[in-house]
Formats: sequence, structure tokens, C-alpha cells
Amino acid sequence: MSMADRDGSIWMDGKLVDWRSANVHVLTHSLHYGMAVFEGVRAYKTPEGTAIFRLQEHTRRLLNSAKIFQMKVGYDADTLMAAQCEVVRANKLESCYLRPLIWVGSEKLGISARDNTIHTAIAAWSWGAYLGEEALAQGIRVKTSSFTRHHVNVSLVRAKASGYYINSILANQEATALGYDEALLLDTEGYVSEGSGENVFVVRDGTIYTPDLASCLDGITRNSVLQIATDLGIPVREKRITRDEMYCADEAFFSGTAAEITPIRSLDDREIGSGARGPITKQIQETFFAAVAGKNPKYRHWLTLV
Ligand SMILES: CCC[C@H](NCc1c(COP(=O)(O)O)cnc(C)c1O)C(=O)O
Repeated sequence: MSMADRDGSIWMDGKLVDWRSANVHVLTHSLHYGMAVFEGVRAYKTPEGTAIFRLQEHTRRLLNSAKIFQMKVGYDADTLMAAQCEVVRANKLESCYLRPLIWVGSEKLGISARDNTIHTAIAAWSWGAYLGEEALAQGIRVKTSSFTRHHVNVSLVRAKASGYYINSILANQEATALGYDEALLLDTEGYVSEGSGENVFVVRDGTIYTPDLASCLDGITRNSVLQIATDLGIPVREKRITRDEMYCADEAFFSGTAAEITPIRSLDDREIGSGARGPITKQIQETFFAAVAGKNPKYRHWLTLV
């Protein structure tokens, strides 16, 4: 079933509209040139009711993405946060994935159509484990991509921009066509950057390492993992990581809103550690899932009840 053929409502330019009529014209600027910004956000069922995970951080990143591209958004953070809560309630979703999107309208199709209307929409739907339920326990097989992640002056990597996902699609399509579950992209100098839709971590001798933010998205789950690891007394370090350091790591995992915490079993057919989910990965994963489910009071501030 196409994403368009669902029932429910979508928040669009300030009001809830019927899901199937939330449409844009084929001559919409963003459809042709890819300048649109979006977020991936999750809401989870908690003992207090449904709560959106790190809503403020996601909304701030969405507005920063628009700012980087000089897109004048017609709504402030408070309005967008309230709208995200409203969409979850209106669709009666207990746990779900939200997709806020800000795009350039159809008035003109010149390359930099400054006067085009900037539109905003927020949809929400049920979406389970992005890489598969069993992947969360068993881990996945990853392939280093033949595609390179963005150069910081080719793509402004602090923005989560739609057009950047051509790079992600090419990488993911190549890896899955070869029978792997996900791609790992290297940066322009050949160091590990991130997955096609995830940040990456490796564990070696009890320390967690992750690439710095030079070429990868400033992930909110990545930030949560760093906080959780620190709280668990696990040393964390940002450093340049080479693909063969990953081959020789004890553990590795992806983090992301859709992917949550997904162990990496192997990279380029080199088994990582024992090939099973490692103890530190398991500890991070369990603490993360307890946090999003509202079962760990230490992280209650990360939750916004809808
Ligand atoms: C289809 C996936 C889109 C989106 N990917 C999120 C994502 C991340 C992780 O960032 P965060 O932890 O803030 O989610 C890292 N890196 C990239 C390229 C991403 O697309 C997601 O919702 O996970």
C-alpha cells in the first residue's frame, strides 16, 4: 500500500487536512531540485501515555536546517512542537514515527526561487524497527559503500536536507542489491562517516568511539548514546575511525531515530567481535529503550507527552 493511500490526517501549513488530500503540484520547486528539510522523530508508549522523544532537539534541528538554506518558515518552534503532538493525537497513535517536512512551493522554477512559498507539513504513522525486529537483537551485515559521504563544503551537513538523501539512496541500494542490510559511507578522506540513515559507533577494549561531526549528521540518538554511555560510566571518545579499525573492533552499532540502536554483526564480511550483539551494545540498547519507554526517570526530560 502506498504511503498516500492511508487514512488519517496530516498537519499542513497550519491545519489538519485529510491524509489523502495532503498533496502538492508536480511543479513544486523541491520536487525538482531537492531543497527541502525534514526530520525523523519517534513517539513511544509510556506509563504516562504517548510521548515524543527529544521533541525540542528535533524541532530545533528542523528550524536550523531551514535557516541554513535561508528558507523562511512561517511557524516557530512552539507551534511546530504543538503541531507534532496534535498529529499524534489526531491519528490516535500510541507509538509512531513522525515526519515533519518543510519545502519550497511551485510559484517559480528558477534555480533560486526566493519568492516561492515555504510550506510545512507533519505526518505520523506506525513504523516498527527500521532495519527489522530481529536486527535489533541479531545485528546486521553492513557493506562499505563505493559512494563517499558529503564534503562539508559540497553539502552543509548540519542540515538534514532531502536532496542529500540521493547519496544515501545510492549507498543503501548498492549494499542491499549485494545482499547486505545497510551501507557504511566513508568521508572524502576515507575515514568512516556514517550509515545511509544512521550514525555509527564502535567499541574497543571497553571504550565507545564515534566519528566527530565533520561529515555526518549531528544525530539526536547519537547524542543520547553519548549521554547514556557517560551515565553508565563507559568511556566515550570522538575520533577518526578507519574501516579496518571497525573490522577489528569488539562491537559496533548504528544509532538513529528510525534504526534506534542496531548492532552491526559484520562489515565487508569481516565479523565484528563474536558477530553477536556485544555486551556494551546490549547495555546501551536496553538503557535507550527504557528511556524512550519512560521507564528510566533519569531521562524523563527527553520525553514530551502528547
Ligand atoms: C530513513 C531514516 C531517516 C532518519 N535518519 C536519521 C539519520 C541519522 C541519525 O540521526 P537521528 O539520531 O537524529 O535520527 C544519522 N545520519 C543520517 C544520514 C540520518 O539520515 C531517521 O528518522 O532515522
